[in-house]
Amino acid sequence: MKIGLYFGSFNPIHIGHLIIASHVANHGGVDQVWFVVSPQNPLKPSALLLNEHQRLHLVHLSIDDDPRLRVSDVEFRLPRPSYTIDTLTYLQEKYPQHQFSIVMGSDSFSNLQHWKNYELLIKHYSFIIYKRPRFDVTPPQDARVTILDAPLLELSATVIRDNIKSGKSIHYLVHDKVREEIERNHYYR
Ligand SMILES: Nc1ncnc2c1ncn2[C@@H]1O[C@H](COP(=O)(O)OP(=O)(O)OP(=O)(O)O)[C@@H](O)[C@H]1O
Ligand SMILES: O=C(O)c1ccc[n+]([C@@H]2O[C@H](COP(=O)([O-])O)[C@@H](O)[C@H]2O)c1
Repeated sequence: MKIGLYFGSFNPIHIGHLIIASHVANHGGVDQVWFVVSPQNPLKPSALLLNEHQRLHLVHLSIDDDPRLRVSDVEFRLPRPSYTIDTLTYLQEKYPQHQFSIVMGSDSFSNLQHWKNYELLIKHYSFIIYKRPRFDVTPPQDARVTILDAPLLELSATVIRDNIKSGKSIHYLVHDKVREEIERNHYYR
């Protein structure tokens, strides 16, 4: 199968993430999109992170039983912080029958030179890039890149966390089941 891997902290997962995953599953030439929950992004502070098992559960709640979408906890068992090249090497060994592509926004792609072994990532894997405002995609010559015009939503997990902290609603910004779970457990207060 062709799998698009969508890496992130998902702290928490919001509808911006879900719109992208659904669009990639529909138009990105893959059979499935897997959300890969990173316990610790190498380029982000860990202080505000909800426990990774709780973040994973929120992703499960979001994707319901959509057969196009899956969630992976593979990085929970790998060294931290989570370097994407290491995760991909592991996944390719574990699932030799699958072909993996990396799903990312043009903002992240334009920052790729700061990632571990980024030349290897470009050499060995294809990319599905969705355009984000202010970031043009100019892939290196040897890169295998599909560029998508996905519907865009100016939303981030930071906005969700800030809303919760200041007592504002997160209705419509996350899946209802995610909102209920966050409220029941008093996450991000
Ligand atoms: N609204 C959005 N539309 C499209 N892509 C998004 C959106 N929000 C986040 N992404 C992308 O999804 C991936 C995973 O997101 P991540 O878990 O870092 O969430 P985030 O909303 O950017 O979080 P935070 O606000 O905590 O930094 C990243 O590549 C990020 O750029
Ligand atoms: O491998 C790296 O060097 C690397 C550097 C930055 C980010 N990543 C991964 O990219 C994913 C999304 O990161 P971000 O910063 O776009 O939210 C997250 O899962 C990180 O672990 C990976």
